[in-house]
Amino acid sequence: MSKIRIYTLAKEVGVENHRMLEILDGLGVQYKSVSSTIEEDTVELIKQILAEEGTQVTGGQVEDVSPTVDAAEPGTGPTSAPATAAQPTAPAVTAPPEPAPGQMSSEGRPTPPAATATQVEERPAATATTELPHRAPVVTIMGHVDHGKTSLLDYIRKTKVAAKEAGGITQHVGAFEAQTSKGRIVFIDTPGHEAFTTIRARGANVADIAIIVIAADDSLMPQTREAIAHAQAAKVPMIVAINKIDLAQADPDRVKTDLTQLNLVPEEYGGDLVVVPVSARSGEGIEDLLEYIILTAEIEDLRADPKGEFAGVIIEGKVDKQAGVLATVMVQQGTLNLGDFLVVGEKYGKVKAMTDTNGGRIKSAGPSTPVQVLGFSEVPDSGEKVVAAKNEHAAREIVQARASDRRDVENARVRSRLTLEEMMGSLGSVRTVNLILRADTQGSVEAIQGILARKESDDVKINVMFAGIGAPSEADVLLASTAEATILCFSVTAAGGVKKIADSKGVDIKSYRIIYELIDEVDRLIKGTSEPVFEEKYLGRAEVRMIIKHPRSGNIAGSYVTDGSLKRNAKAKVTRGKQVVYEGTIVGLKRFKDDVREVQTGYECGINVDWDNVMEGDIIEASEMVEVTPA
Ligand SMILES: Nc1nc2c(ncn2[C@@H]2O[C@H](COP(=O)(O)OP(=O)(O)OP(=O)(O)O)[C@@H](O)[C@H]2O)c(=O)[nH]1
Repeated sequence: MSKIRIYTLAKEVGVENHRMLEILDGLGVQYKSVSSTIEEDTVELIKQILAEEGTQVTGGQVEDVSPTVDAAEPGTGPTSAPATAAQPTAPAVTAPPEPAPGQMSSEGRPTPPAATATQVEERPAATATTELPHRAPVVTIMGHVDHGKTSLLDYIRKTKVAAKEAGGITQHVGAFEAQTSKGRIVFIDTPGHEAFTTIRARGANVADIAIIVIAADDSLMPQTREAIAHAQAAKVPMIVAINKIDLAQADPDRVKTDLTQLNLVPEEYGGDLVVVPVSARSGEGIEDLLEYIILTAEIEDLRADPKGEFAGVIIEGKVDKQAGVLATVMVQQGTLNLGDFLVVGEKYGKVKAMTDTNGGRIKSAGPSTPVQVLGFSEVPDSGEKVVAAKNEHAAREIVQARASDRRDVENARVRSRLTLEEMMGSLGSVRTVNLILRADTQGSVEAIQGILARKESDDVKINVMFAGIGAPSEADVLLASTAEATILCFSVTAAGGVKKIADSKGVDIKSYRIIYELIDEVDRLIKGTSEPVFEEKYLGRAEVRMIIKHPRSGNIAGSYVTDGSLKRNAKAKVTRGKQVVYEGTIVGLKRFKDDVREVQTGYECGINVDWDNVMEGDIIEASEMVEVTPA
């Protein structure tokens, strides 16, 4: 025997890939992923270790995994790896990727107040993980518009979702479960990263694996980069699916090369990024993609306790004309049962009916199961966390406690932020610019904070009082009004109600879609003006000495510049005697037959002010608007 791939050996000896990696780590053997090859000597060592473990633990069997545990989630048990011969790239999937270049580090940026810092995503705490049963991976598909996210999901749904039960209603519920020969995979199918970010923005992290779809004929596009940034920020392993490989103009190699520029190196180039070429049209490569998902899940060692305390996340909520409020809940931990009381935010409800994503009625749902729940009184928002309560009384108590906590936090936030320095910053020698920052994604928040940090100087302190994801809230306005802060929004806008309150309190909410326009506003705030101030600056004047009729441009004033200079595009004021008879713009300026930009004192010129009534003897005065910098 010569070299062997790690996952092949794992399969041969019947242990999970992650266990194999543990052993290799213990031996100090270097590898990139489970598809890396290992030497024969190492193989012998591993077999010895496993044999010893076997005698100690299970009396001679080379197996360290309880089969009953894996039976709960077949897909995440010992798995056969994708057939190597058919693989253009080998499966990898290991540690969460490092941030790409360009993503801001946490150093050196203004620190948002602790109580109001941007939320940190979290999963329900799991206990004694290795004892717990495996759970199916939850996958989200992201990518640039038209690169084939929907088509890919449709193909998987069409081929991998069991036929719906008779009488079941198929409808879009934001998630579906695919059955593959290697196990169950749950796909979130709400549109792209919107769902992903809103869910993360609320502090929950529902996806275990992100598939980044990149069209082979288009390569990396802005939303691809965004999607990658989201996955990296969430520290979720990524698999790249190069789609549309059926097209003649498909160039998967270009995609791979482009990825390396983001520091994402495909396995075949020596990195550890899994890249799978697929076609959502022909289905080519999709089996491979699913196998890589299972393999990634296995390495991630996803587990949850079906008997533990229930925890879930809202994937989608809506009002159905007949049924009422319906919400898709992803069970993350524990088991959700018919009749359970659920608390979401400051609302609660009782599970009156539950259907699986196939429309079939169910009575209970374990970890990694998306279920549609009937029983909420109001539509919960996607990303909201769901907990269970023993009974209605307990549910109401949780809600009341949360409402009172929220009020305390809001009050504390306002009080604690109102230090003298923050309120009176401009009176000291160091001026403080108070800002509340709102943006669409964590990535944007961090990028803006990074730029703002570099704007600080000895004279000006930028105090980001709060930085958050999503539209500004009423509480932000309250904070801004008491601390005289400006609310700056990037790619989010305030709701009408919030705007009204801001107007009534004299708080400026400014929204931008381009980061640098937002930064320009900060520059203005640093200079001490909320709006750019322009001043009219006199340039010069000319005397009209004759009128030249021009077939296309109308009347041209043949003039003599008596003072200063005249410039094309400058403002023009025509006076006759003491009266201003016209105000407009110098649209044309000529010296003889040539168009010129400027004419100085003592020269003759032809002036076109785009007005035919100019007369001999008129005075044309030129001026321009210039931005003034406050002293
Ligand atoms: N030839 C070919 N066309 C594809 C493939 N996948 C998707 N398309 C086509 O590409 C177009 C866009 O596909 P969608 O699945 O709607 O792309 P999307 O990423 O979901 O787009 P948005 O939802 O608009 O963001 C459609 O016309 C699809 O038919 C593929 O593998 N091969």
